[in-house]
Amino acid sequence: MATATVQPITDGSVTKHEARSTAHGYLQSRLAAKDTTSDTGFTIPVIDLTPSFSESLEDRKSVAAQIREACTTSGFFYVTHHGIPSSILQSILQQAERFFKLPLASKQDLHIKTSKYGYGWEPSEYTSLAGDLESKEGFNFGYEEGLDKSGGDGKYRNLDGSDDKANIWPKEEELPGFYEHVGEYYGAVLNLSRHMFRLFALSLDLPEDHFDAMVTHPGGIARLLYYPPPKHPQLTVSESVQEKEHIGLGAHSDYECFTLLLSSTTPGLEILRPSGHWHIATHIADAFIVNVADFMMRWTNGVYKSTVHRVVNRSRRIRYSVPFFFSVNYEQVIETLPTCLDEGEKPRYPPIGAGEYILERLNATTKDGAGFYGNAEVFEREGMS
Ligand SMILES: O=C(O)CCC(=O)C(=O)O
Ligand SMILES: [Fe+2]
Repeated sequence: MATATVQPITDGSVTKHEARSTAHGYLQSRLAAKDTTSDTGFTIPVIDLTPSFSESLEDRKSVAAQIREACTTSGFFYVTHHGIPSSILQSILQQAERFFKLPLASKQDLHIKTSKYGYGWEPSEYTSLAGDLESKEGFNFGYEEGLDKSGGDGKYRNLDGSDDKANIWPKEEELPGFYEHVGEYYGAVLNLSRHMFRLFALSLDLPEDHFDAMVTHPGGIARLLYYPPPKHPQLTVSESVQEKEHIGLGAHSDYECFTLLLSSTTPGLEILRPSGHWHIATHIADAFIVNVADFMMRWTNGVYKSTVHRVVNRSRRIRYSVPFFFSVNYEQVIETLPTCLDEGEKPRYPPIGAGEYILERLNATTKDGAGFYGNAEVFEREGMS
C-alpha cells in the first residue's frame, strides 16, 4: 500500500488545504478509474442488526465482521431490524413532503444564506458537489441538545467551535408538529449511530467502547432532500446535463464517519463501482443504506472505503430522502487508528480536527469555495435567488 509522508499541522490553513485537496484528488481519481479488474462481485450486502442487540459479545462480533467485510469492499451496506419503528421512518418522509410544499416565501425566510454552516432551506443549484447543476432542494440542520434523547453533556459546539444556536426551524404555526417529528427521527438515528459506532469499534479490533467518549455531543448533520423528476425524461443523463437538465446530486463521497440514508421508494441513488459503472441501489423497505464517509476512511488509513455516489432521479415521481451524516464531537482530533497500520506502515493522512475538516468540505460546495456567506454575496450580485 502506498504511503505518504505525514505533514505537520502548523496552523489551520495547512489543515484546510489538506482537507480540500485530498478530497478533490480522491473524487477525481475515483471518477477517472476505469479499472476493469472485474467487479462483477460488487454487492451492497444486507446486514440484519438483530444479533447486534444481543447480550452475547460473540453475536455482536458476528455483525461487526459483516460490517468490516462491507466497509473494506463496496463501502456500502443496508441495515435491517435496526430497532427504529417504521412509523418514525414514514413520518420523517411525510415531514419532508410537508416542508417542500411550503410556499416559496416561507422557505425563503429559512434561506441557507443566513447560516455560515449551510443550515436552513437550500434552493436547487445553490451548492454543487462536482460542478453540476443540481436539481435537489434541501433542508439542513445539525445537532442540538433538544434533539438528543440522552440530553447531551452540554458541551456541543458548532463546526467552527462557536456556541450560538445554529439551526433554522420553520415556525410552529406554519408547520405544526414538524419540530417534534423531526426530533423524534433525529433522536432515533442518533442513538442508532452511537450503537453502530460500537459495532464499528469491534469491526476494527478495538474495544467496543472505544468511540463512546467521542460521541457524547457529536456532529450529526441531517438533510431533508427533494428531487424533482427530470423535466425531459427522454434525455440520457449526459444529454440532460448538457441541456442544463439537472442531475439530482453530483458525484461525491460523504465527509463524516458514516451516513445513514433513508429514502422514499423512488430510486435514484447510484454507487460508483471500481469499473466505473454506476450501480443503481435498490430500495429496501424500512432499511437504511449505510456508507463509510471520508473521515472514517482517513481514520482507518484507507482500509475502510468511502465510495463515490450520486443521485439521478430517472423516474416520473418525486424522490425524498433523509441522509444523516454522523461524525464525532467536533473538537475531536483524529489520528490514524493503530489497528489500521501494519508493522512499520506510516499514516497516509495527517491528524485533523473533525469540525474543521467538515466545515472546510462544506465550504468547498459553495461558489469558488467562498463559504455560505460568500455564496450569498455572489448570488445576490448575479441576481439569482
Ligand atoms: O438522496 C440520496 O439518496 C443520497 C444523498 C447523498 O448522497 C448525500 O446527501 O450525501
Ligand atoms: Fe452522499
